[in-house]
Amino acid sequence: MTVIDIRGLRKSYGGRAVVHDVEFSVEEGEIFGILGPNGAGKSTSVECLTGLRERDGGAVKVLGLDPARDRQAVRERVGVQLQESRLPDKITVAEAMRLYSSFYPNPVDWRDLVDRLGLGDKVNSRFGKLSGGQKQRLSVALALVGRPKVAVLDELTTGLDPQARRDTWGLIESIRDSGVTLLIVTHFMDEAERLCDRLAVIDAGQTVAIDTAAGLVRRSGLPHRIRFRAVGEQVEDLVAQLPTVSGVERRGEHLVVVGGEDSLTEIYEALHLRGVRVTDLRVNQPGLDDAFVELTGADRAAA
Ligand SMILES: Nc1ncnc2c1ncn2[C@@H]1O[C@H](COP(=O)(O)OP(=O)(O)OP(=O)(O)O)[C@@H](O)[C@H]1O
Repeated sequence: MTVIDIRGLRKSYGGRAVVHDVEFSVEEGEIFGILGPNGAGKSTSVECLTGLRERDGGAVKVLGLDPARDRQAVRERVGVQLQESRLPDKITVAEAMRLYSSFYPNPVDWRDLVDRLGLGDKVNSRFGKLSGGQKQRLSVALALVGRPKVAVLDELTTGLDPQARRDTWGLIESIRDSGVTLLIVTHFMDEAERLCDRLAVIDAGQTVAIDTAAGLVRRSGLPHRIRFRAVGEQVEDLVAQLPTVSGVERRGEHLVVVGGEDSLTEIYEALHLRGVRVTDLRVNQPGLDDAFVELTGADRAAA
């Protein structure tokens, strides 16, 4: 079942179009990621789909509802953790949880939730005294207290230390396992790769690609570099003739090959058939960060 469906989303601020063709759809039970450079329009898109901002155009459906028309119903069903927490410093964890619980018709037991999020011993602490990681976890708790079917988490792990980030990833997976569909905005490629079933890449106000992390890397068409030692006659020519190999260079006893994702298998099989041993093998394959730069032209913009 499709729980979020966005087509041709448009939004301008003061006559400047910052979102002009965002589209993606999210299926029930997915962890769906949104990637994009700063200012690409990710938060604006997310705010339009949660009913926090009014769109100028396009079609948006969340759980079959239109957030512009059915604002209250969307708010009751969609948990939102926004980039910056807007809680006053003096409010305690318990007070914040009680306040947010009162916004929803059927909230979960907030004490259980706070325990699950590792904040059980912080219920009487003031927001201003919590660490960055604790504030993040509280904002996730606030997004989940209304028993949402969909949770939207914007830059969930920004500012967290590596261990806290990993703990948060585990938490997100357990939230998904409890039946919540998750939409995550992130700048972290490792987070996107590890957590997200699929990703939309948004650049300059439009969706430029939707795929799995591996699919985005594949479609970027970036070369794989394979370096190895292979001693034997005509090894170089043999490797150069393989279908997916686009370049071969000899460096002493080593060959450096540029090719596609199947080149390694082709090289290995071809040389093995001729009894040539491949040793000292190193493979440098493109990652999601390379694909991201290629898809968004972030390298061209910086040049
Ligand atoms: N309320 C606003 N009024 C005017 N311009 C805005 C407003 N909110 C955002 N913008 C502008 O719209 C553009 C898109 O902003 P948005 O926050 O949606 O991008 P983003 O992809 O989430 O960026 P980041 O990764 O930096 O959070 C930016 O140029 C931003 O300056």
